[in-house]
Amino acid sequence: MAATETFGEIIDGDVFKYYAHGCWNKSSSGKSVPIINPSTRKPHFKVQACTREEVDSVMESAKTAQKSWAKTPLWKRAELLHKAAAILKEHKASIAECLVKEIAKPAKDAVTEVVRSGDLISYCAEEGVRILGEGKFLVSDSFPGNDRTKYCLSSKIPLGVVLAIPPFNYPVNLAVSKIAPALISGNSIVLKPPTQGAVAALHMVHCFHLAGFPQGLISCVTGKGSEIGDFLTMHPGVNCISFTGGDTGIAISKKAGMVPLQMELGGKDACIVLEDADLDLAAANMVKGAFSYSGQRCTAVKVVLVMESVANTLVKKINDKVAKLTVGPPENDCDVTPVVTESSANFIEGLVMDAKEKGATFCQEYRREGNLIWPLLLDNVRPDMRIAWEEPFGPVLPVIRINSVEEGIHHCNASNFGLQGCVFTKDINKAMLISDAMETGTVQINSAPSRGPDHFPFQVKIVLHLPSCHKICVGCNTSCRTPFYRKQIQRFLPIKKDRKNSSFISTHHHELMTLVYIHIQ
Ligand SMILES: NC(=O)C1=CN([C@@H]2O[C@H](COP(=O)(O)OP(=O)(O)OC[C@H]3O[C@@H](n4cnc5c(N)ncnc54)[C@H](OP(=O)(O)O)[C@@H]3O)[C@@H](O)[C@H]2O)C=CC1
Ligand SMILES: O=C(O)[C@H](O)COP(=O)(O)O
Repeated sequence: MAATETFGEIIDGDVFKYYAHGCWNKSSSGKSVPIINPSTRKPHFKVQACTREEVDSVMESAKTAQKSWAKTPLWKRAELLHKAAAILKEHKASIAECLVKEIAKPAKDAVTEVVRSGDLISYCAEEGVRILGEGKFLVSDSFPGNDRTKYCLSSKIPLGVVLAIPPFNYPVNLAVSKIAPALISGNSIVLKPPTQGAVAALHMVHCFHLAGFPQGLISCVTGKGSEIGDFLTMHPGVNCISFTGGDTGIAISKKAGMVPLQMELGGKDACIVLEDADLDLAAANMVKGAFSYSGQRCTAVKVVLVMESVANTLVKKINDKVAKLTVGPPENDCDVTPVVTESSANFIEGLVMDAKEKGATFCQEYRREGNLIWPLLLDNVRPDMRIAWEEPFGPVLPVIRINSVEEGIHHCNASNFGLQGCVFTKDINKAMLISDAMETGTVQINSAPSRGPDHFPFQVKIVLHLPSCHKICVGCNTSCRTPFYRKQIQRFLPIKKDRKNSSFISTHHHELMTLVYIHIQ
């Protein structure tokens, strides 16, 4: 059991409690939800199955607590966040242990997730005091037909109760990336953690509890998304939903009603490799990008589009590196570990078998034991194969051979998941033109897709990787392509293509605070 002395109060017998009204509680349902260890496929932890009445009560507390929190001085809010960050980092080992057991995250990566989360909390606190400390002053005569007869003062105000729903693959980091910006800007938080990853999230919430946040401001309700999810997302007490995950996000957007939505959904991150690319660099990035955490990252490389003339060489280089990957339990810090659930492994297998039937070239023999799938490179993948379009969220990398750059761009843009993409070439002019043509939230030049560092905007950017390892981030999400505007449009117009450019629905985490303005005249 992961509960050390510090975390003793968060567990009752063998069931972890849920967090509400500033303390740890048992659900009146008397029911629990098992969390299956992906490696052993046996129940490892249990969490409370919260009831609707408990959700109602949490929403009520969150509403009350938010009112006074919004009046708490910014510097005090920041101080508490810094404290929570320090406590979280102090307990990185216990929390990482949960991640290893619940989601089979390799041990080192699990520690990194916690540390990175602590840093992100502190960063949000620091940024928050600056961004929220500023307002705007407008005069009326800058608009045609007006004299200087009106003044407008605007500042940012909180939304109210933010419902945060992160996915299993970063249950701590993608929770704090919602919690910290929401709290610094004066909102309260109701967290519904993913079932796989819930115990790590509860430990993280305890760090906020220990930091001394006011009662009711932060709550964490547990239970299966399929059971309490709709009740939460359609709850009238919710003023904003910040969601990261898969298709569930689309369903939520149709049900949620008139609340701002912050959606980070799937990705079929395409990697275009040109003839002049540094193929060693490309291969190294493909392997890291596609197989780290067994491909269970929204930013994992999910399809390689390589020019035919260099395809054989690139495939060989990738294969040589795949052969060196370690496969096994997360405790041993293996590169490839069991995928999160049996159904996930079955889904991945379905994609692999479809590719086999349709004639893809298997560079390795397909091998699976339980939830553990060995890394697999599929060459000569064609557009009629499911793997060309669907997101395996597993250690399988399809390679499509292309005869022109346009063909690669066309495939990338025809995808429903335009989260990130990358291009490998030594020609910076071509790189910029291709980046511009790729309809993805982010394009990395000469590097695999990735989210971090966590203060970079997560969309509408080009990240240029210089040979000296410097990174340059070009662009930011203040343009009219930002989800802030798109989201407004999506709230009132029919969505034409549900999943097209799903990343554009996503937003830079810190923008949560800029959604509402008040105008005093
Ligand atoms: N764009 C981005 O930034 C990222 C996107 N992702 C995407 O997430 C997916 C993998 O994550 P995964 O956790 O499997 O995604 P899911 O969409 O299955 O689940 C995400 C969260 O939604 C909850 N949930 C399930 N049903 C409902 C419901 N009806 N109402 C409300 N919440 C519900 C889940 O809870 P429970 O676990 O209890 O079912 C979980 O907390 C991939 O598609 C990946 O690309 C992942 C990371 C980042
Ligand atoms: O959840 C994900 O998959 C992430 O947002 C990707 O983050 P990473 O690129 O840092 O792994």
